[in-house]
Amino acid sequence: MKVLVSGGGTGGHIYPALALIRHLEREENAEFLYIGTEKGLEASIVPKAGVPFKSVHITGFRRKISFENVKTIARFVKATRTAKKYISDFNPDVVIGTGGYVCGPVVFAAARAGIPTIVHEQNSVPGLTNKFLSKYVDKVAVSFEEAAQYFPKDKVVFTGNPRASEVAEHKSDHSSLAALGLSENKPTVLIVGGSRGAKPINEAVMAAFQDWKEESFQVVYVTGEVHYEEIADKMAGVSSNNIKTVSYIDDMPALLKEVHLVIARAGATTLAEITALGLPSILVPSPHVTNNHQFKNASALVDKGAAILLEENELTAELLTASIRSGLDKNNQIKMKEKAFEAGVPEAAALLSREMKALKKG
Ligand SMILES: CC(=O)N[C@H]1[C@@H](OP(=O)(O)OP(=O)(O)OC[C@H]2O[C@@H](n3ccc(=O)[nH]c3=O)[C@H](O)[C@@H]2O)O[C@H](CO)[C@@H](O)[C@@H]1O
Repeated sequence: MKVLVSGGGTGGHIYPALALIRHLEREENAEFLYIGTEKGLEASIVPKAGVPFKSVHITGFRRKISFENVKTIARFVKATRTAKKYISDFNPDVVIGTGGYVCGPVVFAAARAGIPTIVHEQNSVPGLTNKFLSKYVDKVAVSFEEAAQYFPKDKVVFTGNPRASEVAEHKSDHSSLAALGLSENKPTVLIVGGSRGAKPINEAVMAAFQDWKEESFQVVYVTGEVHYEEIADKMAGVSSNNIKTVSYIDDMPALLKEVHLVIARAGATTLAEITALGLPSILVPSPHVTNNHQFKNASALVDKGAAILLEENELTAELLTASIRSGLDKNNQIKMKEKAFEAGVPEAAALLSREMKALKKG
């Protein structure tokens, strides 16, 4: 089977695509082409993963009326033409878009060319691109039941997020904490602000970390690439052997198997990962995303008792430390683990691959 994949901008759209590719590779002799933009994270992550990569130039629409939108329309038309050429050269059996504006022209061009198409929506409230594409594609795969209402009824299928399968199936040698210079026996908290880092979470950690020296827990703190230098400067000279600060984690599935609590934004792919493993979490949704979708993603877990919600505007050092203690509390751990696990969809990759194969045959 020849599969063309498109999606990107941030990790939340890229890792599900790569997880699906790895799953399909194991199932059969498949061939892949990935189309992204030069500027998105996919331009470095995808080639590193050994997947053939091509790019188109496209930007996202602004919600407010602006001249930039006129330029975006022109870019869309040009990117559709470029995508059409890639599609006719590669001749895929099926095309999948995993979100982010890059998949707009790519999936649109494929649908117009009569190739079977599917989009994968990770969030509980869909983004603009997937909503637009849902008119043209054959199927829409959703990861939250709540997302189904926004798409044509006859096209929606529930699959979950394939990154959940990758994380659940990952064979860990339990060496991530040791490689970071941390103990393998202490309660461990991972703090991560999505694939690009989150300033408000970083600020709260900066205000709190000196108080953590006497705590029994240890922390893996991921700042995000763009914030790392500034934070490393601020932390320099403060000795603490129970916090390890890094800019990015390349092998997140391996690390997740060794932590006990995750403090994170409520990006949908992060949530798919932590629920696949039944990991307790404290979620700080970003209020700066389309339709407040991270709050709705988080609520789906918080309402089930699988996670604790911390709103960005109430985030202080004291509350962060208190939430960590509460998240690591034995009884809370047992309850949250069970509920998180119930919300997970570790079979997602197989469900999505089945939909794609059915499209190919149809
Ligand atoms: C600001 C914004 O628009 N964020 C969106 C973006 O978030 P973002 O890209 O941050 O997405 P997620 O939190 O869903 O996923 C992050 C992914 O990056 C990986 N990772 C992260 C940090 C790291 O050091 N190493 C690493 O590998 C995680 O394991 C995960 O696979 O896409 C998500 C999925 O559509 C949306 O829900 C988010 O709202």
